[in-house]
Amino acid sequence: MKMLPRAKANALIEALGGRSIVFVGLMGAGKTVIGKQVAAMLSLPFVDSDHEIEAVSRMTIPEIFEAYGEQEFRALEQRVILRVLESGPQVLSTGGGAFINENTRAAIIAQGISVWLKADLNLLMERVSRRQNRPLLKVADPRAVMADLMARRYPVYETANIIIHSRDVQKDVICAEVIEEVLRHCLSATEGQTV
Ligand SMILES: Nc1ncnc2c1ncn2[C@@H]1O[C@H](COP(=O)(O)OP(=O)(O)O)[C@@H](O)[C@H]1O
Ligand SMILES: O=C(O)C1=C[C@@H](OP(=O)(O)O)[C@@H](O)[C@H](O)C1
Ligand SMILES: [Mg+2]
Repeated sequence: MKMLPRAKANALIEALGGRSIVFVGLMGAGKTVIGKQVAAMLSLPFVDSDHEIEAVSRMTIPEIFEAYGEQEFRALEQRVILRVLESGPQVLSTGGGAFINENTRAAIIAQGISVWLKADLNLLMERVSRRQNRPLLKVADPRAVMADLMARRYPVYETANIIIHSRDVQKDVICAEVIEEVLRHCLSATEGQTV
């Protein structure tokens, strides 16, 4: 992991105020691994909403889908994310459907800087094929499901504050781009404000 100069990390944390850096995007885009590394580079706390949901429910994500269904999962996800967002600054990686839920999205917009990790279909499919922990893809044709989710979710992900092209390069490269863009966004967002 490439270290970030302390002064730069501090400048970004100050510019965040109490807000969180929130990763959104489809399954396999890299939200969990990139979020974790960005948090480490900034010495900020890291929360992954799926991990948090698993901890509070003492069940895995597939078990929750199996036992209660997607709707209940979304309600739980919303509760967890709203609570987590109260304690920024931090890095929060969400599950792919979180930003699609209107209430969850409103909270992210109000209390976070949203970063869409955008990747192409081939890369997403290659990455999700490594683990069998995504219930929405436990179907005969997961590629078709992913393509359908792309069509339906992209118009929503597009409303994120920042878009980063997640591609087949080292994580360090993606993390450095995220940090640059978040800093740029925060500084430009404060420009023109009356003090
Ligand atoms: N830039 C990258 N280079 C190499 N592997 C990556 C990169 N980004 C993500 N991955 C891998 O892709 C898989 C999915 O990443 P993950 O963070 O779980 O995605 P998400 O949380 O968006 O579903 C993991 O195996 C992860 O290690
Ligand atoms: O896209 C989705 O609806 C989901 C994405 C998953 O998280 P990742 O995006 O981290 O894989 C997880 O929250 C759940 O399986 C549902
Ligand atoms: Mg994840």
